[in-house]
Amino acid sequence: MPALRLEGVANAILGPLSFSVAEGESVALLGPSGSGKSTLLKIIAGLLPHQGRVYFDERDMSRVPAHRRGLGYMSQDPLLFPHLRIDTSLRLVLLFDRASAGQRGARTAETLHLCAIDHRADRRPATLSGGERQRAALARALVRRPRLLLLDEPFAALDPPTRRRLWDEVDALRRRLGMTLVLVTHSPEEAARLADRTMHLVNGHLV
Ligand SMILES: Nc1ncnc2c1ncn2[C@@H]1O[C@H](COP(=O)(O)OP(=O)(O)OP(=O)(O)O)[C@@H](O)[C@H]1O
Repeated sequence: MPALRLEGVANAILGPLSFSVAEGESVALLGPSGSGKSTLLKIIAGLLPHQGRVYFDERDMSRVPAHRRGLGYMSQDPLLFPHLRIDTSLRLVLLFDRASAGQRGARTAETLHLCAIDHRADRRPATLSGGERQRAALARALVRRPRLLLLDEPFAALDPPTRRRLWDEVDALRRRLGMTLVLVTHSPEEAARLADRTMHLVNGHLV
């Protein structure tokens, strides 16, 4: 049973697209700027209206709102709650998942450490650098240990050593937890490092 399946998904920019991603598989989405990669990720996340169907584990999610899809999503502009500390943002995700206070604290600390942003836990997003904000947003996408993880150019603002270290961390975590990953990237090296398979989007169509 595929972890993710799209059937005739289309909007003004995309498709119709039909494809499956197996449980635990990692897929990189490549393609020129403006080809619809971010749009496709937003549709899977439940953030854009569309035609066709999106299934998680063969369950039709098309009418399920984003916050009830249980996935991890990091957008291209790493949006974080502007008025909240970074650690509070992560705890809030776990509160939606009804985790206990103890679990919320422990999981938040562990994930901030994993993404090398624990030293900024008490900051608000506006006071972080672009790369720090990206690591904080990645931590927020990972904190619930989602079965399906959607990442939109998650490492673009990082220096090469940090990027390579985070590739290793994310890849290890994904394999350990059996997460399914859809990753948008412009880097063939990143795709080769993190993905089992690549898909190319051109003008809203898979080629
Ligand atoms: N809110 C919007 N309203 C109108 N058009 C939009 C909107 N968002 C995106 N588009 C258009 O949809 C197309 C696909 O955009 P999308 O962001 O999905 O591309 P992308 O492949 O992720 O590009 P990049 O690699 O530059 O991030 C573009 O032509 C863009 O201008």
